[in-house]
Amino acid sequence: MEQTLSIIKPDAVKKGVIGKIIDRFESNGLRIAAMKKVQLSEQDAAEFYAVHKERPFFGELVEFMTSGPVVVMVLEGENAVAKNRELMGATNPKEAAPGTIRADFAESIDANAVHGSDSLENAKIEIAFFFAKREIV
Ligand SMILES: Nc1ncnc2c1ncn2[C@@H]1O[C@H](COP(=O)(O)OP(=O)(O)OP(=O)(O)O)[C@@H](O)[C@H]1O
Repeated sequence: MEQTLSIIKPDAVKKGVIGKIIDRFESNGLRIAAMKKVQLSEQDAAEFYAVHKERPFFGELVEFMTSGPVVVMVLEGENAVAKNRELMGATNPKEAAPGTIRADFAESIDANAVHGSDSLENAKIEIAFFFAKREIV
């Protein structure tokens, strides 16, 4: 079964909507195969988002992702990568379709509530970044 990585970002954790976001996944056929709450260091965030190193918002992104704890999960289900992206909605919450996680819980393009792997290949890399094999059950 396909797996993808999801992160509930610091803005959503601070708002107290962890449970509401997890409910979207579980109600839509995505099972939680692994989960933990972590405080990312600057080094963690920079390494995780290394693909965005040259983007103008990289510094802000690292600062934001380390501004408080995050909840990291492995979601499993049919077409999990695409399904999760669909449930999340567009990167900019103002452009996110009604009923998506970002439309309902995100404030802005930087504080946008959730991250989801954008391809199966990246999902594998991102899952291995956070979880040991024995933690995924
Ligand atoms: N213009 C911007 N200003 C500030 N932050 C941005 C901007 N564009 C993107 N970001 C941040 O960088 C993250 C990664 O950007 P990307 O374009 O890969 O979006 P995404 O794939 O929808 O998001 P994610 O990788 O978090 O799932 C976004 O989720 C957002 O938090």
